[in-house]
Amino acid sequence: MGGYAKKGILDRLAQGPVIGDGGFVFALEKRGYVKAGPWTPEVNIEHPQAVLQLHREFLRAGSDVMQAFTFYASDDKLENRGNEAQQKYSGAAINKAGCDLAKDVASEGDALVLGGICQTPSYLSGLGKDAVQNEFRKQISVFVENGVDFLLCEYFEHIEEMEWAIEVCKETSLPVAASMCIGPEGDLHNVSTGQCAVRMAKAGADIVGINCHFDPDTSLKGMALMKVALAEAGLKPYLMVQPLAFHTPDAGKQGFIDLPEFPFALEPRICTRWDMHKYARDAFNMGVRYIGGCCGFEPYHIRAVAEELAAERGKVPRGSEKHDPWGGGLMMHTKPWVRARAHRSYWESLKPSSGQPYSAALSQPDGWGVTAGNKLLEQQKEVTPGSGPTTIGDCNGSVSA
Ligand SMILES: N[C@@H](CCSCCCCC(=O)O)C(=O)O
Ligand SMILES: [Zn+2]
Repeated sequence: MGGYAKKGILDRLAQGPVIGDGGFVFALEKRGYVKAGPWTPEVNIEHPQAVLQLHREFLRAGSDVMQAFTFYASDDKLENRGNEAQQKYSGAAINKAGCDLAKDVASEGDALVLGGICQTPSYLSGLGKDAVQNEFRKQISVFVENGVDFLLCEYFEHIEEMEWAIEVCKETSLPVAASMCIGPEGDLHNVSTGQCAVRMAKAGADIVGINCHFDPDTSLKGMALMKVALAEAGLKPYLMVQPLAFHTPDAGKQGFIDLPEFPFALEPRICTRWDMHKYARDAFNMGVRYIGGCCGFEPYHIRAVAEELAAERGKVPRGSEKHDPWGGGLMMHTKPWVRARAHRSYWESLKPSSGQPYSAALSQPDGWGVTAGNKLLEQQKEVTPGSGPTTIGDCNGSVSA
């Protein structure tokens, strides 16, 4: 529309809650378009319709932000441990395609477009600040060329690398959001959760918080620590949180990737839409104003966040056309006992069973305790020796670290 100026992220946060989108790598992996392991977004080029559809589902569910699918799209990651995406398509093309797809769908609603960067193999390999910032700069330049509305540094587990990322983002004039994949125990170099928030804000981030690795409850415990530390430091960035949609009370410091169920047997841990009502309300009451999701978050989870905050936002998402509040649509069911469940008190008080009689309630996380600088994490182009099975029939492959 001529002369129509989309309201920017900071103006929107000043007026009330902004709803993020959900977990692209997990959702597209389940749909057969992203490979677990590398988790890289070459699908933007290989199957753009799949990415468009997922963006559209999140827009319909109430997302105010279309995050370009650029996660793990740094050149070094796209050629790490046998990945051919860099050589086949190039990081620049994958990032640009991600921006184009996000912009296409954002224009179908009043959504903003976000360009995101994340942790790099170069950092884990100890290549140093210049090499790491060079990887970030290549992605950020594509985002600026393609007119994204703001930038996100997400999924960092070392505050040092996060600060380097924010520094590169601040070379632009765009608002910067920053979220660490940490819980209440702090980052992997033992910097406290609160101090990570202070350092993100001092590095220049306008919005700071937590994403991934932990469930809503644990993530909000981390956010509470961030809020206190920021207040003590006299800093007032906006707060953001985008947790997992998996229950992880048994996760250690590294979060869900240390759980034995990661990544292919997390289904019993999936949060219900009703869990997301509680999450959204708790986050809003804590003063968090950017409320979204990460791995495991499907559009119906985001719709629940949007429905819980409908009064604050003055609207319900279009996806609520097919979802009366709190299950009210069940009044149209043929069976009376199902109709009897068409109300809030039933779903809010239900403690759903897992249906897995031989499953433990909790697992014992792996605890390899390795992080940046350890040889096991170093980047390499070659496929990891002793790799797993390469065909369905060959399932006896033994994998070395
Ligand atoms: N914005 C991203 C966040 C992905 S967080 C990825 C967690 C798994 C990473 C790994 O196992 O290396 C997304 O929407 O998928
Ligand atoms: Zn995630």
